[in-house]
Amino acid sequence: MSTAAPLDAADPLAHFRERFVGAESDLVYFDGNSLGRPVAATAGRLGAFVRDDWGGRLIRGWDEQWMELPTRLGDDLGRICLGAAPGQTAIGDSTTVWLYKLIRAAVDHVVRTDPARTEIVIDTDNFPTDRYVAEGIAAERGLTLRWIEVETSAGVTADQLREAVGERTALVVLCHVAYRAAWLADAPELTRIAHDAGALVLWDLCHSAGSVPVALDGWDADLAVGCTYKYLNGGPGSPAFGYVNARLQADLTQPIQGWMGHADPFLMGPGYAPAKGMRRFISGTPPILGMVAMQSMLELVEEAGIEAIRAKSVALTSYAVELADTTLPAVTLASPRDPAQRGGHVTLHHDRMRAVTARLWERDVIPDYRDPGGLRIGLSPLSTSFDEVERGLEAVATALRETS
Ligand SMILES: Cc1ncc(COP(=O)(O)O)c(C=O)c1O
Ligand SMILES: Nc1ccccc1C(=O)C[C@H](N)C(=O)O
Repeated sequence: MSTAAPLDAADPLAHFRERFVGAESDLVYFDGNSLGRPVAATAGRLGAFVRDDWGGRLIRGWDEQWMELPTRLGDDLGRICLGAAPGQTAIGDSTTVWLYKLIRAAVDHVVRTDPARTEIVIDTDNFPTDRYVAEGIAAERGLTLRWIEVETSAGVTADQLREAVGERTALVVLCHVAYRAAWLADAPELTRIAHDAGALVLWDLCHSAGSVPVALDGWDADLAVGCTYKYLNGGPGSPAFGYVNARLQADLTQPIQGWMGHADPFLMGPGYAPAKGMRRFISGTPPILGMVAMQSMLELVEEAGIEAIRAKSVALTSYAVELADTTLPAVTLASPRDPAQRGGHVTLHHDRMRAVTARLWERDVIPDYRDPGGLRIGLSPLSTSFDEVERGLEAVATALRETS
């Protein structure tokens, strides 16, 4: 007998599912944490953009609305998902490029004021691009990386961070939700520890934006980055966001000083002078077309409310854990059991999960696989039903049996 049906019947957000493309099919989608489904309204919105905004307004569109879109949409994202007051968030570039710009800006500023601060603290299980960018900047600026060793099923604890930071720390780079295990960091506490040591902190919010409530201003975070193609459903390669706390903006010099971050881009003058506020962190022409789809999702997130989305996310991941416990005895949970310490996905470990994932994809059950042995079940709260979780985990049990 289905245990999902009563959960779907009682779910106050269940009706949002029909507002996504493909939700009516039998496909089980467990990868909204890599690429969210399109919102149904997006097709019409893209068509209208091509016809009316781009096709109708042509170059006038820049003056009329596109120049301001990166910061206007950034403010919307800040209000709806990030706990960020206006003027601190902008959209554009990729997460990787934002990481480069903000890490460089931060370490250059700290080293200018205190040359003894020559270390960037980062954990071994941080997302590859974060580690690679930090490594490159350390080489470029003659800095050292101080690594916090983290198990692939865990995240950075307060004690570990306390031990790693000190008088030499310039910047701490952390993920709010770990991409492998979904470990949810205690962001206010870790931010406080970094600040007590005199360091700045940058939060990567890729796996939390749109799924787990974030309070950047409340945490007193310094910097943050994140992508919009996961829980913000902006589409493949949609532009990322960057956040710089207002108290720091005037002190930071970003390394890719292009004309769109200039105080007066159309002056086209001989030298660079940064714009005031968040605008100075923009480099080149903003990817306007790439910002269309995420607007549909931001409207849904605002309508549902991020706290209600988190409540459903906790219910979905708890249900997946319960089903794994009862129906998959050979599998171990690689994510925290306590939902308060878990983000929006669940990772199940078994040595055969790579083969299991390949078999599931052939059957229209789409999780993803992350080494070592992790089947990642991403549960995008507004587009995933409990029934989908139940059918998906039944398919995992079958695939595990078949691959034995
Ligand atoms: C935590 C984290 N940081 C960064 C990225 C990727 O950055 P980019 O969008 O630049 O590929 C991802 C996912 O792709 C991620 O999960
Ligand atoms: N951007 C992508 C492009 C292709 C395939 C996956 C991704 C992901 O986003 C992976 C994700 N960041 C992860 O946590 O593994």
